[in-house]
Amino acid sequence: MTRVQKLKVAVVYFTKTDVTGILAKALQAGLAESYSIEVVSIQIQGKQIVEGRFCAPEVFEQLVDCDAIIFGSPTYMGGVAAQFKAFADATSELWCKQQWAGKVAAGFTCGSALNGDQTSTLQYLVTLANQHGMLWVGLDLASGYDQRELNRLGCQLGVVAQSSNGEVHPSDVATARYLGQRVGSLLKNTSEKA
Ligand SMILES: Cc1cc2nc3c(=O)[nH]c(=O)nc-3n(C[C@H](O)[C@H](O)[C@H](O)COP(=O)(O)O)c2cc1C
Repeated sequence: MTRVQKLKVAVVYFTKTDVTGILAKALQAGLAESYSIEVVSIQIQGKQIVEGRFCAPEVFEQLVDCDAIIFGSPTYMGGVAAQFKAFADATSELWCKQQWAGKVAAGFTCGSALNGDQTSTLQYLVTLANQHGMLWVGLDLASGYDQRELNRLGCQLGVVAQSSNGEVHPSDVATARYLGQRVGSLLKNTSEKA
């Protein structure tokens, strides 16, 4: 009997107070709805950063093996958190050989303000993905016109959430789940056509 190999999707994120962590879990749940997807969850830990450098070669070994990578970070001062940036900087070793080229990419972030420049964080993630030759997937959700009330904050680059007390708005959680579903079905459809 032929065993069909699952598609692998990694969700790589940093979180301090777990709002990004809640979004990551929702995304993973959306991905897992596609039976053909194996989800790899990678939480960046402060202790993996030594003298400002992200040192965890095993993480990169896992990521090279994935078909898609979804990046997540809280918005800190209008950009990714330093811990996520340390991880991103360490990917320069893979960049030289474009080892992630052709993989699907997507992203998510949160902030404590309704408009706390979360879009800048996603724009950085888009740039990071494109430096690696990856294919970015955003949201096909028209804010205000979606009957499920997804994407309440109106960003189509990826998932933007807002929380000032650690609780995450149900629409933001559902939007993260939706992005997971979207990436999952895109990968599944592409692999079935190949
Ligand atoms: C150093 C620092 C900078 C921050 N900068 C911003 C910001 O620019 N915009 C914003 O909306 N929230 C900002 N916040 C709030 C965090 O983005 C928010 O608390 C987020 O939910 C934290 O994510 P986490 O729970 O995944 O750690 C900042 C928080 C810290 C600690």
